[in-house]
Amino acid sequence: VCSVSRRFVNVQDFKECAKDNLHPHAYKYIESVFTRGQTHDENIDAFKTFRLRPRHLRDVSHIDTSTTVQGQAVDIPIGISPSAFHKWFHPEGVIGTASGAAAKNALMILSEVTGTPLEEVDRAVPHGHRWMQAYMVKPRSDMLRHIRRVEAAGYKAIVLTIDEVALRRITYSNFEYPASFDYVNVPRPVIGGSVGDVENQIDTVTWDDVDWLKNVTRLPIILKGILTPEDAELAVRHGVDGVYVSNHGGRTLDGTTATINALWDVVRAVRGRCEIYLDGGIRNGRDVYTALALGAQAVFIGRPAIYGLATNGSQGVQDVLDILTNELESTMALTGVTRVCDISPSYVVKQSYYENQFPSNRFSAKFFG
Ligand SMILES: Cc1cc2nc3c(=O)[nH]c(=O)nc-3n(C[C@H](O)[C@H](O)[C@H](O)COP(=O)(O)O)c2cc1C
Ligand SMILES: CCCCCCC(=O)C(=O)O
Repeated sequence: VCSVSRRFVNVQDFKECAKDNLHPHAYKYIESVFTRGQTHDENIDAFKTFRLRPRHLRDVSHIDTSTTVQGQAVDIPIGISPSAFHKWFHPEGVIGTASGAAAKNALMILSEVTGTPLEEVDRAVPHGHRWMQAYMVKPRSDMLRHIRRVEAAGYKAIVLTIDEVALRRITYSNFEYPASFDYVNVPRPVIGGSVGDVENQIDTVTWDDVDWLKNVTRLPIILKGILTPEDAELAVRHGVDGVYVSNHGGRTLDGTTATINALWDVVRAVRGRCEIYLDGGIRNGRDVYTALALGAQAVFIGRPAIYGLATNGSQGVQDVLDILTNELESTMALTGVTRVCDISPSYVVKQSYYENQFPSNRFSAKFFG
């Protein structure tokens, strides 16, 4: 079992500790990907194809990582993606994750597939910024009752997951879900149920449902799982408040592009008409910086937050956020940017840009060879 007294310097350290601490089934579930896992790997690797363009000789003695998300002030542009079964990873469960996020004044999205009632999370961590993730459930009367519950508990936005249509991806990797779990935050709660009890509730979701949601609640609606400029344009036309670029960490459809590669097209389609967020493959502060430079208002972390939780509960989540924040601050200072809103596309470029600048091999052989 991993010792929390050892020194943790990056997200990978937390991943290794989480692996040591967790039951193999739980770790396998966290790491699971759809089919070959190409999208999962590319989410991480694509960040490495960008290069920074530092600007020097500026006063960077004070770095400010604060920003706003849907009008809420947060200290860092890094939030926690919704993820399921936190009680399986640490006894503190989602309350640990929520208090780790709140300690950093960061945003957390609570997954519907969690074992602590959403009201209890709010009572235990009243000062946290929280949005609620939701799947579309039919009949709509059940969905409406659920939305009212989320509103009453003070959640500040609904994040509709759109990339798990009728859970068509259930055949991904051979892991096992917990045999019995209290699914207390789904529209039709099930105590001591199996995952099938939840899968049965999740319906296919259409633009018509998005219109319906926009009509029945004043909470901002954010669509999680957008990957194309076409859907981003439609999202804006349907009045959504946020477009969340995500491929579910490569756990749903394998073969889509990395989220960081999809971001720029989405940003150009949205043209500032709503906020854009991104998750998938963020493993250090430079990745955060790259996504912000390309137009994300904030980024979210899925597995890294779970590694923190599994390592040391709430403190582990806070530590992961601290490491990412320190790395972001250093990247900002060393590229000459002091505020999050000033991180612009001019600070990043694809590595291929530099390769294209060089003379051809024949030319270089002649002159430098
Ligand atoms: C263990 C696990 C459980 C997840 N559960 C949910 C969920 O309940 N709802 C959801 O919308 N996304 C879920 N996701 C996807 C994350 O919200 C997020 O999109 C993804 O993890 C981001 O990629 P990253 O892990 O590389 O940061 C889950 C991801 C993981 C790893
Ligand atoms: C319907 C229960 C399945 C939980 C799925 C959680 C999830 O999205 C994941 O990626 O895992």
